[in-house]
Amino acid sequence: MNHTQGMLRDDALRGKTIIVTGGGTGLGKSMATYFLKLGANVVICSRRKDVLDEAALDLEQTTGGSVLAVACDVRKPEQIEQVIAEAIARFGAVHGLVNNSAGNFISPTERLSYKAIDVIVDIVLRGTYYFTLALGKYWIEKEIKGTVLNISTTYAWTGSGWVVPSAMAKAGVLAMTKSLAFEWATHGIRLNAIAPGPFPTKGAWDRLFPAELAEKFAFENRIPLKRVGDHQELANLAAYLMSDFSAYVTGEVITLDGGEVLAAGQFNFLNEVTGEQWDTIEGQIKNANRSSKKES
Ligand SMILES: CCCCCCC/C=C/C(=O)SCCNC(=O)CCNC(=O)[C@H](O)C(C)(C)COP(=O)(O)OP(=O)(O)OC[C@H]1O[C@@H](n2cnc3c(N)ncnc32)[C@H](O)[C@@H]1OP(=O)(O)O
Ligand SMILES: NC(=O)C1=CN([C@@H]2O[C@H](COP(=O)(O)OP(=O)(O)OC[C@H]3O[C@@H](n4cnc5c(N)ncnc54)[C@H](OP(=O)(O)O)[C@@H]3O)[C@@H](O)[C@H]2O)C=CC1
Repeated sequence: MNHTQGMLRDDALRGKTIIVTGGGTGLGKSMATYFLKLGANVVICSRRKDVLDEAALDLEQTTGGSVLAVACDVRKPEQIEQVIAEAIARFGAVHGLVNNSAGNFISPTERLSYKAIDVIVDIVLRGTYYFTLALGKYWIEKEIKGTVLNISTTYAWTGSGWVVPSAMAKAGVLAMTKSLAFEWATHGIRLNAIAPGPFPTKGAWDRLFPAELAEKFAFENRIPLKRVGDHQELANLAAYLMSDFSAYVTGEVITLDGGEVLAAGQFNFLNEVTGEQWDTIEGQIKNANRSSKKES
């Protein structure tokens, strides 16, 4: 057994229909793959229908599951309602939503136009609350105990320069996750979030980690566990949170980042100290202890 293997038992998601926004690429496609392997019906949606159709074919061929691909810009409520209507028409009901669609790019904030900020915030925050609201209304009316999983980031709470629109939007998504988890618990609706560290995808790497930077900053040096994430690791956690095995978990944000977010620890610079230096330091501290005992 290792971290690149599926974790849940066969059929863990059988009978569920799950919508994955941005499910035609990157992490969305990896989550969709594992949900299908576990027996779920999956609906993938995003703006580019050609990308979705190709992904749907590939997903069905590799998993044998049922996939519906619907073009949808998550900034448009009427398109979201169309996805939900088509999903219900095809599979009878919808039980889960993964808000995974995002837009992002690195830039000094003072270089951004108003539109550049709007485009990121609208995809990430507006898209997430539009989709969640549309499904929440349907679930409450039909008395379905639906589950929402939001894909966030660790800088939603640490903050981060050079991705300010994304940080603002992802922070709003976390506030919604916790707030609605309480409010809709009465309907049996659960909301959780995952904050991933670096998981290589073309979408993220092209816009956040272009070649110029990749040569200078290796993740292996920054991440305590010395590697990037494997997509199956994220899919495992996502499948658990979408399954009934996590029925008592709501309003939670789970970090999956090899310890990257812990880098702010005040004494973490001691990582550089060698064993020999520790011998000297230990001696110095013990001397200081002895001196203070004599003085007292
Ligand atoms: C590598 C480590 C990972 C660590 C964790 C990171 C956590 C988060 C990760 C992610 O979110 S990864 C997801 C990445 N995937 C995507 O972004 C996919 C979808 N994105 C897109 O389709 C596009 O990037 C976009 C967001 C829609 C922007 O594309 P485009 O420029 O074509 O859109 P427009 O609507 O035409 O323009 C909007 C506006 O933005 C300005 N702009 C675009 N790029 C830049 C830039 N690099 N610097 C400054 N401004 C930029 C563009 O000029 C437009 O503004 P105006 O000029 O019209 O005012
Ligand atoms: N990869 C990483 O290291 C990390 C990723 N994340 C998060 O993981 C998620 C997936 O990212 P990743 O797989 O890396 O990147 P991708 O670029 O592969 O995924 C983004 C998806 O969002 C879709 N999308 C963008 N705009 C819209 C829109 N207006 N309406 C509907 N769909 C849209 C894109 O499809 P289309 O262009 O067809 O619309 C694409 O499928 C994101 O939420 C991201 O913030 C968080 C931390 C780290």
